[in-house]
Amino acid sequence: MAFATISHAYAFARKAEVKRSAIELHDHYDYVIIGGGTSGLTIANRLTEDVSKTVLVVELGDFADEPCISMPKNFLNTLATNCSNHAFNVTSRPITDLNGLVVQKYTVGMAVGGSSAVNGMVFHRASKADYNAWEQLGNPGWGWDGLYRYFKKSTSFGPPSKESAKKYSYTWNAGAYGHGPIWATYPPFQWAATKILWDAWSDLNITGPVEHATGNMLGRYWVPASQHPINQTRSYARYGYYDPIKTRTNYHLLIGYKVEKLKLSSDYKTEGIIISERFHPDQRVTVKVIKEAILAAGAVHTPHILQLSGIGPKDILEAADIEVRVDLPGVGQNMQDHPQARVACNFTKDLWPNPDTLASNATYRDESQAEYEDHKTGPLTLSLGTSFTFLPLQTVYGNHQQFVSKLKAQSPATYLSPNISTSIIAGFAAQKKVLARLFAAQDSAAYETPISGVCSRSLVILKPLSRGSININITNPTGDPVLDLRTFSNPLDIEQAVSFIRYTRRYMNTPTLADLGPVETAPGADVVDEVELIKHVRATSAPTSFHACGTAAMMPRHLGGVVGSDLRVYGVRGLSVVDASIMPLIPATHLSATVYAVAEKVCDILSRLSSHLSRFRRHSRLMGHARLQILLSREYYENQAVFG
Ligand SMILES: Cc1cc2nc3c(=O)[nH]c(=O)nc-3n(C[C@H](O)[C@H](O)[C@H](O)COP(=O)(O)OP(=O)(O)OC[C@H]3O[C@@H](n4cnc5c(N)ncnc54)[C@H](O)[C@@H]3O)c2cc1C
Repeated sequence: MAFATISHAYAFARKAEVKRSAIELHDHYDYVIIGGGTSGLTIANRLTEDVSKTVLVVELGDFADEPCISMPKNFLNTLATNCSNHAFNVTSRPITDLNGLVVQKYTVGMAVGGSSAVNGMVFHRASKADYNAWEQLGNPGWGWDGLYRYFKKSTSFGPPSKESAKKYSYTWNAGAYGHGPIWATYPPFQWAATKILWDAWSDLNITGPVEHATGNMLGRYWVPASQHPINQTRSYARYGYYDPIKTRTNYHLLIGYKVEKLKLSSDYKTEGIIISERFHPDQRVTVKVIKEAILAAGAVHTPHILQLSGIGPKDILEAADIEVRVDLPGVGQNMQDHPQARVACNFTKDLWPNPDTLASNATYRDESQAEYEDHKTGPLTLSLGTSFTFLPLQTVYGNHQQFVSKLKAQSPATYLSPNISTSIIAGFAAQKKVLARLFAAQDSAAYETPISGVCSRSLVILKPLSRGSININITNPTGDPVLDLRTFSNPLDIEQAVSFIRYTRRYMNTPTLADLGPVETAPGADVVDEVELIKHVRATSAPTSFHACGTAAMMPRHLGGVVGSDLRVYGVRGLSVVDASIMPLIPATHLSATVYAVAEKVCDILSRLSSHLSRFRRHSRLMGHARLQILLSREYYENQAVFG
């Protein structure tokens, strides 16, 4: 008996091994997921719960086991040094409105777990109003009420220790979380100045909710990290959604392979995917798809794969000599990210320890490392940051009504790329209306700044009006995509940035903050003139918070949408997009929690549709009735139309 159990387990484990060569694959799978990142691993986990479904995930990257991935503090190292092999570093086109800045490394994750393996671990949700905006753009079911249960389903809350909770006055409502794979917690460490930085907001009458994750997220408050509450390591798609279920025999994960493009039949069904080995790109293999190919390659690479497959803006595809299968102008357009304006300053009376201590004092760094290894406490447990202030425009900008009037008066095409399709212009017109409402209201944030123990401030523009794009390089289609961020191409974004600087100065001049003696070094407290501030914004702002999204937007097709609200690509059968590309409007948040929730929701949609179809198929077989077959296909398309 013991022998039987062991040999069974052995066979099981062998079958479930991760695949490193296409030779080990089946000829076909029910579902093929392109990209084993944040959304891809979420979907794969849920789909493989049904043992009758076979699922293949194809991921270009590898497992990321280094401490620079797992240790919370290592965010910046991840970008800079030995972990950079777990990221794509796409170079942008020069950004005209940022004085021609070229982003050399626009980072997105390339690992099992994707960007959730390299991100800053800020685990945050936007306000109800931000998600309701998605619904208002023609996506029934995608408002806050349609998403909240999936936010819960993807997360668990692990309370901090009693001592930490008391020491830092952490607050939370565990009811906003569920029993899901990704942990949210608070670390057992904060920098010394954080309390003063936090209290100074009260001088401006800014307080905050006990818990932000219930849809009311305005004010200043604690934000959990996606971090394990006991071992204080990164909690991400690989650890949460892959590792615990990797032995499922209906689940294959192929790593080190690139999905080059999709194979469509003459009647627009997704028949397969064409893959090649990362380091031997000339050896191509086709894997057949029975039910659905699911694009989860992220907002930079999903539109690239679609365009390489002949699905995208006709003019770009023709210029690149790619056969146009579906003219879908929205693919790769509508790109959004959160730019950051900056105010640099120093504390003349800084407290010890502070982030600079870690950077400059080798003894402190060594002690911190030992403390982390031995006790899982100390500064290395603190990720990018766990407290923030999020405010609506009307709190920050005295002139917000005038701002809204200017936005309404803008002709939608004026600041979009020249020669963009009319459907994209119509889509932006619809977005503008929704955004004008959000800017005028008090329940949606426009401004974000971290409270991270340092004086210098990043001021995040949460509702950018500029739109970028990601397209194939027409002279080298299979090379890196062309990333045109177009940051600040809409002058109202610069106006927001300037108003944010002016408001932040009020914060830096609060009586409470005076205890730390802040001195502004750039642009410098004496720079108050609008023209000078604009110059500063153009010279020093960052175009990204690494929050790429919107490039295969969920919107009606006549508004430049790429997927309907069932996340299926228009004009093709058996093809969905489930990653950050689908967000029609960037929400006022760090994106990962939303990406998990979206992916969880899609699984429900896919399962409902699949069981619907099986029911009809069963009936039609039983009755042998040709008319039912017709009904079956009509039902399928009507569903697409209803959702889309
Ligand atoms: C540096 C950085 C910091 C961030 N900080 C935060 C933060 O603090 N908090 C937060 O909430 N969010 C943050 N984000 C954003 C968030 O992590 C992402 O929006 C989210 O993880 C994106 O998930 P995704 O599924 O869309 O794509 P990803 O998770 O990026 O997954 C895409 C996967 O597809 C793979 N892939 C791409 N092309 C191919 C191909 N052709 N063939 C096979 N595989 C392919 C990639 O290797 C990758 O693994 C950050 C992102 C980055 C990059």
